[in-house]
Amino acid sequence: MAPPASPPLLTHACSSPPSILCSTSSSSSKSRNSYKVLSSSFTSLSCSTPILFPYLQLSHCSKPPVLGIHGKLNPRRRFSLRLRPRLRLLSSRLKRTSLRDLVEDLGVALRRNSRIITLSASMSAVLGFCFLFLKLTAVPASKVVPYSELVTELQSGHVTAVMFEEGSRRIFYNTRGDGRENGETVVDGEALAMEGRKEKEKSGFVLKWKYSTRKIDHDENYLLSLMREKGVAYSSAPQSVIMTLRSLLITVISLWIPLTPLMWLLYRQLSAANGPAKKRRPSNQKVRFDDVEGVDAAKEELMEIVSCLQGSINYKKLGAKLPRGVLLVGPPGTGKTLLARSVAGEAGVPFFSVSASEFVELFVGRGAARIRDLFSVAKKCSPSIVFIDELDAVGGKRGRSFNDERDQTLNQLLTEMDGFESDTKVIVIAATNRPEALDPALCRPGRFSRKVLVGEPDLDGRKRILAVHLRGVPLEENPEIICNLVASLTPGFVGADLANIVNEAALLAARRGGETVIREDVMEAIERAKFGINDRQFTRNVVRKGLDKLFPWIPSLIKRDGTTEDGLGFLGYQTLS
Ligand SMILES: Nc1ncnc2c1ncn2[C@@H]1O[C@H](COP(=O)(O)OP(=O)(O)OP(=O)(O)O)[C@@H](O)[C@H]1O
Repeated sequence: MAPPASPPLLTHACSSPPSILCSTSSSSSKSRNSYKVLSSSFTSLSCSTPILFPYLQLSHCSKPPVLGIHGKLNPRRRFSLRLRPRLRLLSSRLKRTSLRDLVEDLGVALRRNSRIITLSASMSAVLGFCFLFLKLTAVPASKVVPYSELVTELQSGHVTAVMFEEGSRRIFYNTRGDGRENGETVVDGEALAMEGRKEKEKSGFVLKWKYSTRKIDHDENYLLSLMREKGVAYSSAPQSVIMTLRSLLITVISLWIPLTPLMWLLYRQLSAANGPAKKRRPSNQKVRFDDVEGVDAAKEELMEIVSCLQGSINYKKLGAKLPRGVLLVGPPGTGKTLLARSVAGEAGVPFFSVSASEFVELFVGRGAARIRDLFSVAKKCSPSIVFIDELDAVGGKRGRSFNDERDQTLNQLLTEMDGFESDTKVIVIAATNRPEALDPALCRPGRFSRKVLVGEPDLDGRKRILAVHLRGVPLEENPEIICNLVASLTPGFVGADLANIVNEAALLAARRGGETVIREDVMEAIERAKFGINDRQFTRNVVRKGLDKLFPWIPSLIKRDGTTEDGLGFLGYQTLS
């Protein structure tokens, strides 16, 4: 017999690397075909320069290579648990961590989660106690039989004693043959009790009644007459206290276990609303009027309120009242929130800032309770300012939907704003982008009587807003020149957009590794703000440049006006001009 040929060494004679055919098709026939091509191409390879595929390990492999996912060649993977390196890693980790560290970590974790641990421990204790109680009071249950069997046994005279359980429909009974299995003749309840005692010795419990069945309505008279006729001893007894407790416990547990997730959700909702972490605390604002620019009219209106709060305008002398609410209306990003903050910062009073969506709750009455809570704290800290952002979330017209909770929240807000006494210095500032969606009751005099429009800034406004945001940014050029340049290029931009441009320019400069922000950074930031990131403008020039690179012979065919020698456009279309 010829000796077996040694497996061919995988070599390659061509200058280019061997192309491995991949089959991405899921069809088995296709992958089988590609597998054939692969194996044939691999076996037929023979060349002078060997190219070894260490990752394939094919040179010593007599078996065909295995196709993996996407038809790529994979090494044949041997299943191994790699236990040795894993154990080595585990032992090295165990060596690094000392027992003391472990104990300390455990202590920290216990301290951190003390509430959860206490709760789980008490829950486990209660459940354990219930389980123990059920286990201790468990008695072997009587065999449940149909009612007809009781009647048959009575008629045949086998029944020795019957007991009616009070307060339930159950009937227990014993029959004459019950004791015969043990070689005794049990003829009555007492004998059966004796047998029960024996069983107790065996199992620890007394089985007093062997059979039980459910009573059938309106059949009691027949049953009683049958028992009297056959001379059967019958009685009635209340359910034992332990059994009553047992059934009560089982009912409670079987009800509460499915209800626990719901109760947990409810608890979380309520605790989120009432928890001490959520208690309102005023914040001290550092924003000043100097930080808000381009909204002069709105600023003036609010400055007056600040003067009233500080007492520099004696409005009471002329019988005037402090406005209770100021509604800031305007497009997004124009600085409404910033203005409200600056009012608090200037007046130096506690500032309570909330978003109206915080009052949107799942449970009816929770949103109203939160409003009540907020205003009671604000009144305690008076003089103070309450700022409600996005007022339309709760201040929408009432009766438009079936959302009773939202209507109740709004009613509470209206009541709270009415309830300020004339000398309570609590001012409610609200902001909205959709004043038309608000309930008319909110905007009536006495509530949000003052409506301040915070509009888009004009050229001068944009310059001043830019100056505010460029304050802390190192610029290569004069900030004024940059402000003028950017403001002229950004008509329709609001304060938030301008703040974003400045920030983007600084980020671009940082990416470049520059020390200062240069004009190019600012221009690119404007481009990004206007057209988005990487949004290249496909102008005619850009297209032409791209085509020039790809097809250098095209320009010779195209005239300056973009038409070809034969009057066609450079892509072969006839131009209409
Ligand atoms: N007039 C402005 N002067 C200076 N900075 C401004 C001005 N307007 C907006 N900004 C900048 O834009 C950011 C966002 O503004 P703000 O949150 O006050 O807008 P808004 O009108 O309340 O928007 P929204 O209606 O979406 O809540 C501010 O933190 C500030 O940096």
